[in-house]
Amino acid sequence: MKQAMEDVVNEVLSSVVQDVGQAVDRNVTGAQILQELLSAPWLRALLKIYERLMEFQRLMPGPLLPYASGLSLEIMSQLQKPHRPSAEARELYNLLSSPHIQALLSSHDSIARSDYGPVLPPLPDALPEDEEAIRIVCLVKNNQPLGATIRRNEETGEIYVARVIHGGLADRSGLLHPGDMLVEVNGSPVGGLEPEQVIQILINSQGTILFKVIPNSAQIPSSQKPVYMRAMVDYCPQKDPTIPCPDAGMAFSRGDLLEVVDQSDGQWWQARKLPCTTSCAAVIPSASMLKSKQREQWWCQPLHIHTCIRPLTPADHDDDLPQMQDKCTGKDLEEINFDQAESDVTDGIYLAGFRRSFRLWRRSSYGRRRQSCTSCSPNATLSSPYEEVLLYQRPPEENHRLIILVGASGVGVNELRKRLIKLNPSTFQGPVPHTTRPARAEEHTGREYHFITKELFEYMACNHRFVEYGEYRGHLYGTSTDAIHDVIKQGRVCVVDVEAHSVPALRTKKLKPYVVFIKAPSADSLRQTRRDSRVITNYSINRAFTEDDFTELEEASRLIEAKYKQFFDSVLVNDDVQDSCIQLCSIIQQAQDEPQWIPISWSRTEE
Ligand SMILES: Nc1ncnc2c1ncn2[C@@H]1O[C@H](COP(=O)(O)OP(=O)(O)OP(=O)(O)O)[C@@H](O)[C@H]1O
Repeated sequence: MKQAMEDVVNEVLSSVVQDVGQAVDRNVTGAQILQELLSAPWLRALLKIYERLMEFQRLMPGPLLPYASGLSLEIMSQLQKPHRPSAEARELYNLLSSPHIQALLSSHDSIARSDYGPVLPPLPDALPEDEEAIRIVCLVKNNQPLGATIRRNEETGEIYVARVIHGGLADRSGLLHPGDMLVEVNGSPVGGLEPEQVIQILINSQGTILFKVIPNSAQIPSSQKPVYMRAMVDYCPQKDPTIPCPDAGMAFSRGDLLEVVDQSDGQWWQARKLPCTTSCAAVIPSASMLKSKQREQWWCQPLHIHTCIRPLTPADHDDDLPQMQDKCTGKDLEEINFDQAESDVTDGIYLAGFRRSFRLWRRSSYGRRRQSCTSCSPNATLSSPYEEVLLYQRPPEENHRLIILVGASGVGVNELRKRLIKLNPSTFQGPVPHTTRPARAEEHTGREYHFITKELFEYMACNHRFVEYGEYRGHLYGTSTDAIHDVIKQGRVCVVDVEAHSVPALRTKKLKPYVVFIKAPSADSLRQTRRDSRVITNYSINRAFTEDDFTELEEASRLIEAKYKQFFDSVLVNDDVQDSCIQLCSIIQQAQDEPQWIPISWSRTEE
């Protein structure tokens, strides 16, 4: 019968498909779609399921009687009646009286009567209106922490759930909420105990933990959307005496990306570190909480005088960063024409920004002493501890993002930048620097440098038109933001090489910079890879790297990374120069064409 019914449906379907096929031949509009639909294997599978369901509905087995256990009792009493029961009767009696058969028959009767719910005693009539409901919560402890913190009301001694950690055991149970009052844990009353004593009870509990709680009636359901933040400071819960529960806290360091899942508490947020391996969040201080900690720390520190208002002494800005010293040993030296790049032109395009004096001023302390004061202001240390970010993909019609290369002196920033531009001069370009040095016969303004007067240079410096500037051998040199914009406006990718402390000044909505940190490889690898390399010195000569250079380079690289890593979007270890160049190309391509995290303020309409 079932087979016959299925055949009928299939037959009807086949004939419909046939008819539709004819309609397709006659080019009837929509017939093609209908034919594809009706011939789809899933439709036939669906019909089969339908047939099976119909069959089941028809044969639905019902109970023969709803009182099998009563019947068995009756049989057992009959079996006991004869004085000498037969062996079969005794066997049947033993079978029916066994606990398993009794339980089976009892279950049968419950199912037969569809009697599934527990029978609860009726509520007493005179129940007071304000009676607090007690909730019994049973959690099975595994290796994970419970995922909730508690606090004590100092006046009443009552213990409350302070917070429930997102994704933790308590949160996933959906049964414990902030503000719930704990009455008992595993049968022990907890009112009046210290939180540490309650925690001890929890630690000592094995397997199942039974909580008796009075639910928080004022609980507001939270449906917060996660917010993404970049940490701009380091934080360690174990070193924070104010955190309510250090074990529930999360350590993070500058540059870490945090998914903040709960900001309902003004002091303590909940977050996950990205990329995250666990669904469970942890507690971190809120922005305002961290700010007040920063303020406290700042007041406790010895007074920092602004570099910009200090008289002309060596800058303290990066005093802790070793500089590649001018060590002219007399051996292995190479004479170079002063202020000459190794090769200025490639494919008819001039490589600006590689001249020796321009590069050397940045090594001199005088150059660094004249930095703009933005990076040494106290506000820089007290700036926001978190930076809200979002995933941004550059629309193809928008300007390219500025690419900033940062690295310790001698690590190879210029080498990589030069190789990159030579590789594709129509795509990559550096900004043309400004100088007060007089132009030489073969030089053109706007090509090697923008040659300008000292007055104009100083006017531009006062108006914050330079990203970096300084003096070398009596002449001023600098990179202006206008020169960067000029490259970008031409539709090219502008690649600049600046000192790490200049990065914050370039972080604007207009430039949307992507910062690549060129990191020194290990001293061993430096020894291997820099065997034939030359360092430019303050003299008009190049010399081979020394052992001290490698040590200093490694140390300077480590310090720059530790101090500025919150600004780095990518880190590239400059080991083999060719590999590094390929990696840099792909990093830049991803920066321009793939989604990247940027500060949310760069995406807003107002600057
Ligand atoms: N991966 C590498 N392998 C071998 N040599 C390298 C590598 N990277 C750079 N060099 C060489 O090291 C020397 C210093 O590199 P570069 O001039 O690029 O330094 P820099 O980081 O720009 O520092 P500065 O700005 O102080 O000049 C150059 O001779 C360069 O060719």
